[in-house]
Amino acid sequence: MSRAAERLKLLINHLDRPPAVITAAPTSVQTSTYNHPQRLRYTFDTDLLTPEQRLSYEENGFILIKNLVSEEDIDRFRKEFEKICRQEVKVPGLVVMRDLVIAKSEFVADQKAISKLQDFQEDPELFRYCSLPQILQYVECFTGPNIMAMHTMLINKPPDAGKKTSRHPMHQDLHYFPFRPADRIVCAWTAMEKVHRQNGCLVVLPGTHTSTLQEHDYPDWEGGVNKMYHGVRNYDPQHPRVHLEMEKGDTVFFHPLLIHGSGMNQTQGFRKAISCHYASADCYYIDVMGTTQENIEKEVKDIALKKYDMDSEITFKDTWAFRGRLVQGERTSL
Ligand SMILES: CC(C)CC(=O)SCCNC(=O)CCNC(=O)[C@H](O)C(C)(C)COP(=O)(O)OP(=O)(O)OC[C@H]1O[C@@H](n2cnc3c(N)ncnc32)[C@H](O)[C@@H]1OP(=O)(O)O
Ligand SMILES: Nc1ncnc2c1ncn2[C@@H]1O[C@H](COP(=O)(O)OP(=O)(O)OP(=O)(O)O)[C@@H](O)[C@H]1O
Ligand SMILES: O=C(O)CCC(=O)C(=O)O
Ligand SMILES: [Fe+2]
Ligand SMILES: [Mg+2]
Repeated sequence: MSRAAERLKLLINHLDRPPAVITAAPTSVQTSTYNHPQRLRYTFDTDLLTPEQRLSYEENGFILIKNLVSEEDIDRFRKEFEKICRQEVKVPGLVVMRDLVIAKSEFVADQKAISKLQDFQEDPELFRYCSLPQILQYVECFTGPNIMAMHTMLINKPPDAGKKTSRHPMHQDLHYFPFRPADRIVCAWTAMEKVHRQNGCLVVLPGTHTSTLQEHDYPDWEGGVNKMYHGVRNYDPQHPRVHLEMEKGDTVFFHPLLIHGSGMNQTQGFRKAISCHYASADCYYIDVMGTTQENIEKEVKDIALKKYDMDSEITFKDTWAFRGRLVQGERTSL
């Protein structure tokens, strides 16, 4: 047994909790390439994570790696974002979101009006983020070797206009995804500048990744809620929270069932982050009919019908299969 494996065994024996339940998955999804002790359900041993880091992800559902993306790379992403805002480049399939307050006002939209870009997989410069080797090395610990980049975002959280619409309600990202298993999906989220409580850093509820997918809906907020910003319906404000304050280049990897959100941006600056949701290419699509995800499926379909100008045959699954891009290994299923 290697030193790391020995250390891991020791640490596991000191945990005062029952072993995690291993959920059954189709055999195609079980990855036997790595050392995968039965008690560790969420991570693989690729010789990258220390035993402590693995156990921390197993218990908390997230892991923060400091200084993972270089200043140069982040400055390049920022420049590309600004070009997109100035409409100097046109990116097929890109979704440009404006904050509710701006979208519904007379305010003449300039580049500062953009609160989020989604689906930048056709922009080579931004998509470079999703293929950074140091990110993929970590991603592999959660997904295994065949890796798809399924969902991309650059979030430009605006200064709050006074209605608290810059908040992102507490949610589980899995609500948006019609593929499984959840444990083979991970989000990488990199701070493009210092993020802290004042400008609306991520807020996570540690350990909630061990729960199931909850019902989501629009929270009942006085100032309104941005399109598709669903929140966990019975959000418990008493659950212990962690505010993830991060420096430029720091990256958090988190499980798609981890309940998280972000607070109001109370500064005058735009808080920027870039992120990608990865999944094992061995994952499989599910039909969400009759599940709690039916409400989001309907909203996505309505928007996709307009965006792609296609007939009503488009499925929730199709909207994901179009956008997914292989970044490592083989495109086996998704
Ligand atoms: C894990 C991950 C997926 C979690 C998340 O990211 S949760 C958030 C997911 N968000 C999304 O997928 C993006 C959703 N947004 C979009 O697709 C777009 O921004 C749209 C809402 C369709 C707006 O597109 P756009 O090209 O700006 O179209 P229009 O200017 O013609 O606006 C169409 C109608 O939408 C309204 N609108 C635009 N932005 C927002 C907003 N932020 N909140 C609420 N309503 C909004 C706009 O006022 C207009 O409404 P009407 O004038 O038709 O009543
Ligand atoms: N009723 C609610 N339902 C769902 N999510 C909520 C609700 N109220 C607050 N949140 C979420 O809780 C998180 C923290 O929000 P908020 O900015 O209010 O507090 P904070 O940043 O933790 O504390 P403070 O602003 O006092 O420093 C955000 O993700 C926010 O969207
Ligand atoms: O950057 C943020 O505010 C978090 C966004 C988020 O959690 C999401 O879009 O799923
Ligand atoms: Fe999220
Ligand atoms: Mg706050």
